[in-house]
Amino acid sequence: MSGEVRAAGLIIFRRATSGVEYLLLQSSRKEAHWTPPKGHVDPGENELQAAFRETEEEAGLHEKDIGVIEGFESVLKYRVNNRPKTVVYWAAELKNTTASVVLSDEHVDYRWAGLAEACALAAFPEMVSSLQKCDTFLQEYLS
Ligand SMILES: Nc1ncnc2c1ncn2[C@@H]1O[C@H](COP(=O)(O)OP(=O)(O)OP(=O)(O)OP(=O)(O)OC[C@H]2O[C@@H](n3cnc4c(N)ncnc43)[C@H](O)[C@@H]2O)[C@@H](O)[C@H]1O
Repeated sequence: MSGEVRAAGLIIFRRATSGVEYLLLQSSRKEAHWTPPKGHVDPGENELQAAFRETEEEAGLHEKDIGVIEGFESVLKYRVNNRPKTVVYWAAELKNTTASVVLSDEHVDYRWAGLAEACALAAFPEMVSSLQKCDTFLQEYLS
């Protein structure tokens, strides 16, 4: 049996007047699904390094523009091409509010979305659950 695929990403949020907004990217693949920035862990790097690298590659946001929030981590498990895939997400705040999202050719669109819209876009139950848990955590953290 093939091994597990490891990936990592950041649930990036910003504070808006209407509340917390989450960054979601729409894949340029045929199914055009929406996820936070994330991607495969390369040989020699750890999950957090992969999450920062993928965020810069996919959204143009550098590590210095964002701050990982201690205390929140969410692990998703699903199957892709019949191989188990694990994606670990951390929550990270956009600190540099002048930084712009710049997409690579892996994505066709992005959205800063409140929780309800983010969950509707994310669609996959585990991703929805991660966003909801993150939002609950941030309500306490930001109060
Ligand atoms: N848009 C693009 N066009 C062309 N090449 C691209 C590409 N994006 C990445 N690549 C290439 O693919 C390789 C890996 O890219 P990476 O960028 O390193 O990895 P990834 O985001 O984890 O890839 P992917 O988009 O396939 O993952 P996801 O799990 O969301 O999706 C994999 C499958 O799982 C499904 N899925 C996603 N989230 C799920 C969930 N929570 N539950 C169940 N299924 C889910 C998706 O619908 C999809 O069918 C690289 O070679 C890269 O160049």
